[in-house]
Amino acid sequence: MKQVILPRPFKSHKGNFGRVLTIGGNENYGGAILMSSSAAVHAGAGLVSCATDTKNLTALHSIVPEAMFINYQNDVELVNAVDAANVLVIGPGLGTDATALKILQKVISNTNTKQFIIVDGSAITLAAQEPALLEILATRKTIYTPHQMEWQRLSGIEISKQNNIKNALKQQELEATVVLKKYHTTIYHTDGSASQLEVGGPYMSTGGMGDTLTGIIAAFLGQFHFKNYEHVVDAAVYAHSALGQELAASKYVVLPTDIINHLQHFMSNYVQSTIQK
Ligand SMILES: NC(=O)C1=CN([C@@H]2O[C@H](COP(=O)(O)OP(=O)(O)OC[C@H]3O[C@@H](n4cnc5c(N)ncnc54)[C@H](OP(=O)(O)O)[C@@H]3O)[C@@H](O)[C@H]2O)[C@@H](O)CC1
Ligand SMILES: Nc1ncnc2c1ncn2[C@@H]1O[C@H](COP(=O)(O)OP(=O)(O)O)[C@@H](O)[C@H]1O
Ligand SMILES: [Mg+2]
Repeated sequence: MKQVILPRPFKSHKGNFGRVLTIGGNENYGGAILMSSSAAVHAGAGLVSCATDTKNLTALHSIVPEAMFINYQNDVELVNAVDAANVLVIGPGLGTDATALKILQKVISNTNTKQFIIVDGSAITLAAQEPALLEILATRKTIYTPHQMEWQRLSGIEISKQNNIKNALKQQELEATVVLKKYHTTIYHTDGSASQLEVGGPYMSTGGMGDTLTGIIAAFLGQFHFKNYEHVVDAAVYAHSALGQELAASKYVVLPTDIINHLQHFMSNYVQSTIQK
């Protein structure tokens, strides 16, 4: 992470730090996409747009006024927003009904190979049943972020049988990065290597914690440009849990919004401590 979170160049503007589009949040799960969008803003994404249900418009503008709103049921608005983005997050709170599937298909079929696509939550559950979508995603810079049940749906490997060898085999078939979230999350990279997280703990087991992670990954990919983008994914996953662990020193549970509210300080401290060394 030390090598990834860098001081910002003076000659820069918001367009240099990522155009992130978050897609999800149905009538019932608006919070999920709001947390993803807010995490992206607080982790430094230059521009964030949120494609969601119209019911979430007021909440979005009051909780994260930095983000722009897109009506995800308006095909023209949605496709234009996908076109303009360089990092996409799809899935937090999207739901798994026919509307959600239609939005997922519309988004994935309009992506290009330059974009990063973070596929989470409901989008993983839906894509697991749609070979045509998995095929497109295999040609993109895709990062799946499943919890163990979502990974069971996507990989066909039962939770009790999930291990590094089986997981890596399936991940290689998907031709994508897989962040398998659990106590000590494992990240399977496209080159066949894997990294194991050694920070974070059960004080992070609150609904919305994974939704928040998607926004951090998106912001990191949008602003930190490395040849091997999977180092950036590793750093984002590490930052999320390292910050959780730091906050847990004085909190019994760490909420997704606690993580969001401390991201700016955490990243600043990291840059300061790296510069001083
Ligand atoms: N505020 C909001 O708007 C929020 C909205 N959200 C949105 O909701 C949508 C559905 O996502 P989801 O994760 O809640 O449901 P689903 O995919 O059915 O998985 C749950 C099932 O899997 C099982 N399970 C086994 N192992 C597991 C593990 N390691 N981690 C987790 N679960 C595990 C688990 O077993 P059990 O709990 O019964 O033991 C249960 O049977 C998605 O779009 C998400 O973004 C949420 O983020 C919450 C905040
Ligand atoms: N016991 C735990 N130890 C470490 N991290 C945890 C633990 N429980 C949950 N987390 C973290 O919280 C997040 C949960 O993700 P997810 O289940 O997708 O949440 P949600 O969909 O509710 O946002 C993951 O980043 C996971 O690593
Ligand atoms: Mg989740």
